[in-house]
Amino acid sequence: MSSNKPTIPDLPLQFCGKWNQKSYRVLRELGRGANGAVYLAAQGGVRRAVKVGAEGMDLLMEVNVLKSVQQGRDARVAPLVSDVDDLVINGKTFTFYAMEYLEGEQLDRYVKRMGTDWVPILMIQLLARLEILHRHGWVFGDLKPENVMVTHADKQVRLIDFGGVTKMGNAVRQFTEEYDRAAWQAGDRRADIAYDLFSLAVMAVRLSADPEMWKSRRQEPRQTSLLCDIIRNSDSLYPYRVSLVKALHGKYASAGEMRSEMLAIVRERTIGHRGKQASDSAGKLVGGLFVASLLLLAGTLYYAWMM
Ligand SMILES: Nc1ncnc2c1ncn2[C@@H]1O[C@H](COP(=O)(O)OP(=O)(O)OP(=O)(O)O)[C@@H](O)[C@H]1O
Repeated sequence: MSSNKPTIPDLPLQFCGKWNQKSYRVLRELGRGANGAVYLAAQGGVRRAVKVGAEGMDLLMEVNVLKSVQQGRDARVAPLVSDVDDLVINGKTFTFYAMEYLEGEQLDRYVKRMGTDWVPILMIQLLARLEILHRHGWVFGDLKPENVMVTHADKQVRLIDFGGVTKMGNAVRQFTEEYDRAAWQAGDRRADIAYDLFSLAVMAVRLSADPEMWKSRRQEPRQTSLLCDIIRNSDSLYPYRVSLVKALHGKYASAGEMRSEMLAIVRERTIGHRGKQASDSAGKLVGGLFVASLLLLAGTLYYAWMM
């Protein structure tokens, strides 16, 4: 949701932070939104994503959240912050922060390329990230595919754009109607764990549904029965229907609980699939997806067990 915040001018090709004196060479703009503009820049030979904010306080709140979840095992939740400073453009001071540049793909593009069978696995990874954020007392708020990246190197999901992160119990600061519990008439906009899990379930549906069908059904009133209908008719979501419907109805007390239930289904299906393959003498069913999903699952399980 946009508001009347001051616009951010383009960054100069080269700039230096006012207080920390780190100098940046701007390579290109990555994106622009309600809270600021994000640029790809080089600093000391390392590529960084630099976010410049229209409102210094909003940006500092984002930094605060990012820093609180970047210690030890929690480091994979979000990009690591490397600098927080001010810069002057045309005599006006703007706050910025530099963070790790994540080489990867937006979640929806990744699913489009790899196929919808990956959606449940990616949701399980995302639940691990949300669980950490929730443990720190924050709700992500504006959960949508555009705010999730899948990194090329380790195929792990990471949250980006912490502009909507809200302290538990407050009104959600930023949301997108398509994933918003209140817009679906399924609850209010108070930041609680169930708010994020609701958005995650809508996201799973949105990513798995045929884009044309999703577009056409968007004209219908937003009711969870529509989402349940799509889940029942989706091959990739059907096995996870109980978890997804529970999330849509706010039945989970934690992201960890939902993740455990979904993981149990993946495990069951993986073992079932292996059994089927063993009995298949030609072994022709050994597909790239199965092998690759095991590798990805291994990463997920490793992360799940390490926490
Ligand atoms: N750490 C990062 N690494 C790589 N790309 C990033 C990173 N952070 C942001 N981006 C890219 O920049 C785009 C814009 O980022 P982001 O959504 O955080 O900013 P914004 O749109 O200005 O935020 P907001 O919607 O809160 O105003 C993202 O869609 C993503 O493609």
